[in-house]
Amino acid sequence: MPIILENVSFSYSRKTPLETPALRNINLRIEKGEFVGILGEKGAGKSTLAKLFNGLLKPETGKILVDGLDPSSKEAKRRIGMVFQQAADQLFCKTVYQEIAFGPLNFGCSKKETEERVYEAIEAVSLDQTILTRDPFSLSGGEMQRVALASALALRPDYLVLDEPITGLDPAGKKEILEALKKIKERGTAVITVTHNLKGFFPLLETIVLMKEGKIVFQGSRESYLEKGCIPLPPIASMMKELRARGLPVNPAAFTVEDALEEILKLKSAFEKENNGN
Ligand SMILES: Nc1ncnc2c1ncn2[C@@H]1O[C@H](COP(=O)(O)OP(=O)(O)OP(=O)(O)O)[C@@H](O)[C@H]1O
Repeated sequence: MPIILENVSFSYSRKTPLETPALRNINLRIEKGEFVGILGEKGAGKSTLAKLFNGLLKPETGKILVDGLDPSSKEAKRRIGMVFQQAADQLFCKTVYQEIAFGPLNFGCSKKETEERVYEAIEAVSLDQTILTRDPFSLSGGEMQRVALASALALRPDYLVLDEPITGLDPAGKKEILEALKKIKERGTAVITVTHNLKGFFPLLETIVLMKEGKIVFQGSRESYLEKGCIPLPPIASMMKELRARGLPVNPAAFTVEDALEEILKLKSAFEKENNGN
């Protein structure tokens, strides 16, 4: 079953002079196993939407169901793992083992079952077992983020909701997280991520939700996002769009370096043929 949002609206500081509408009339359906990117400018409502998925915020109007359950129920919270941008804020135990074991123990798993889940989770994010005895605060940014991911995975969630999971990491840290997420999605967990980093995430996204001023202005496949010329675009797709605008017949749906190279080489060979013919 999916996550369903029907006519959801949300305002901060409701019924006060500081009332700020953040989401207006959101309708959205996220299927199990999807890789979804929530895109949009600053203040568009992306983080607010992410916080509604697991009951951190409650809709002012409308309805949210997680596999048919209220998002603030205990079972829905188990099904939706959340990881925020600042992983350090989510970590609070003395060792990485305790950190990852916290969720399963809290949900009533036995010591043996918890241990199995801890090992399964660190394997899913490609961390070595030697990390388990370390203090989480002695880790690099990328390692901390993977421990936060592993902690969420130890509950064997069906959906993983991430808010800017690679912002602030160095290139190696970004690569580690992106690889871990690819593996997690391949195992059948839906990954729903708020991101500005299209260079890193775009190749992984299957579905895109584009937000503007608290509303969803596009939702659909990556291909239709590119066809419709939505913005923001990843750098390569931006370049292809610019080349087309200048009259070069390149494919606007190309967004990887390899595809762009192929398109440009095609142009080169067509140009050479034309020149040889003259
Ligand atoms: N705690 C809060 N109290 C009051 N207003 C808030 C709060 N958090 C967000 N807002 C406002 O709600 C609106 C949506 O914010 P939100 O953080 O969801 O946007 P966003 O798309 O995630 O932006 P960013 O990319 O900057 O994180 C904005 O107008 C923002 O100023």
